[in-house]
Amino acid sequence: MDLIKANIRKYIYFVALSIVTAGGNMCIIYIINNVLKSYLTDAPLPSVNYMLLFAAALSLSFVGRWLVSRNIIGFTQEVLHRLRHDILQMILKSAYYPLVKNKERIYSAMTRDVGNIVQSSVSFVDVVTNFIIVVICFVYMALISWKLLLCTVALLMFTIFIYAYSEKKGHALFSKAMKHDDRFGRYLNEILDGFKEIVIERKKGTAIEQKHMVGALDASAALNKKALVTFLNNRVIGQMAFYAFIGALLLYLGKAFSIPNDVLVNFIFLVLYVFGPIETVVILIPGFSQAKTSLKRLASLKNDLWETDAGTVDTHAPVTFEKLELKQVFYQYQGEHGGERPFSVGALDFSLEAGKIVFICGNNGSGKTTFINLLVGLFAADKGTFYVNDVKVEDARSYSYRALFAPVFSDFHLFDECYSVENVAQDKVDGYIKMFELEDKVSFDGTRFTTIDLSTGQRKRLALICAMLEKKPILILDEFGADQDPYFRKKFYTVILQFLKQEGFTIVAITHDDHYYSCCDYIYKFQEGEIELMKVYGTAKTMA
Ligand SMILES: Nc1ncnc2c1ncn2[C@@H]1O[C@H](COP(=O)(O)OP(=O)(O)OP(=O)(O)O)[C@@H](O)[C@H]1O
Repeated sequence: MDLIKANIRKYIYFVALSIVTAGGNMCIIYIINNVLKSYLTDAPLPSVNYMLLFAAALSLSFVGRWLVSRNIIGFTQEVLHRLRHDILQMILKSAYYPLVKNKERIYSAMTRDVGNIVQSSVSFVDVVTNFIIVVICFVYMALISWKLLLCTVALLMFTIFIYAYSEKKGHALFSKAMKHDDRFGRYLNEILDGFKEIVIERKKGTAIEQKHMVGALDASAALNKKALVTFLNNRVIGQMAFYAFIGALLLYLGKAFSIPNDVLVNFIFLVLYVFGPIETVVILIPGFSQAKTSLKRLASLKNDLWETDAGTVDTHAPVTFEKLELKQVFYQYQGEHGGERPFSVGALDFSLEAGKIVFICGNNGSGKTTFINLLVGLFAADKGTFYVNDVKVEDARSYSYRALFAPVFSDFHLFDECYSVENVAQDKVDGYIKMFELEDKVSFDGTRFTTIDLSTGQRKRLALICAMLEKKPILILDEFGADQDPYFRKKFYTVILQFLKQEGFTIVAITHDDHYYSCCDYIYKFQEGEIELMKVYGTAKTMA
């Protein structure tokens, strides 16, 4: 409905053009009928230049149809563009967790739902155009013989009833098939994501195929077949009913109502003509319910993506960073996992002073990454308070809070361009590249690195360079050393971290490298979601 409201002027224009087209069509029918009547009654043709009239009506119909079609093509592309752009905006402004949770819904929104909506906006104009033609035809038919028109309307009611009944059945089957298609899509993604492993051991692919995909494909094909047969039956029944009606007109109704032959021929000609537009209207109308479902799905997706991040986007990043404190912060994952209570961290207290290097260690699964996600504002804390420079943070997922951090996650993504980096001094980047020992591999051309086709460890080094170039006060490093060779790992802990500190960065790094624990100021340990200060090293110790 929003789509119709927002484009009401365009729809009115399309409808006006449709009336012109329908008018042209009706003129053609009127001329043919008049000429037919003259032939059938041996009456002389009225003294009108029918060739000229016919050409004019044809031109009117052609120009109207051409304009409607051309405008609809433009309009649908506009709608498609706008819907995709809106979804993209939704994604870009979404909070992290809802986005991760709704990834599959986003894919189907971008493809299936957008497609349904665009299709039905075309159908809307088609339905209106054809409906106008049907109404004008009916008026014309009433003028020829209202009795025969009543018979036609009765037949129409009957066929619409059959159509409506089985369309509902057909669409229910289509919806069921869609669920199996979704299941197929999910496992197709699994195959594409894990293709390296599958190439090594093809049995894995075959097992996924046999266990999940063949069944989904079979079920989807069977349901689609059933639905399509239902629709086909509908059309055949509708066509048969109309042909039967024409037979009845010719053989019975004409005589029963004492309709003259020429009137009967004119009427039959109109019935034959109006059948197409009626079929179009009846076939297209059910598509609106699909579009309505898609619109509802988009609205609910929008709601879910905006749910936790609404109104938190601002542009005022703190100018200086002195201190960050978390007090009694608690977070618990949603939903049960294998019947277990969901994992939680906290309630924890943590403080971070500017210019310090803080390590976080702990066993696998103890909560380090969860804590980092909380710290940088990706996860919303259930309880607790954040303070920056002793000022309470109203929303730890606000842009200004998140702008404190430049992270290199353990599952980092290296963009092909340093997008949020501005005014970079070339010699500074060259220096960084040299320090990270990548000078033989890449160079920086002002906005992007010449290549990102590097080894995992090298890509991670580039990701850290990008993070440094962002000039955010706090660098977050999740197991940076894990992908580095022993030589560079040593350099990272003993040289690069100290360099970063001198450059003014504050560093929070998750690490398992116990050899290098002493390269930090503070080391915290995680254990089953609880954090404790393990040791104070270096400058922090001397100050303490
Ligand atoms: N999306 C999730 N939903 C529910 N529970 C989760 C989710 N992700 C992680 N967990 C739970 O949180 C616990 C802590 O995970 P986290 O990634 O924080 O551990 P970690 O200390 O960083 O481990 P590692 O050293 O292996 O990276 C895990 O044991 C897991 O049970």
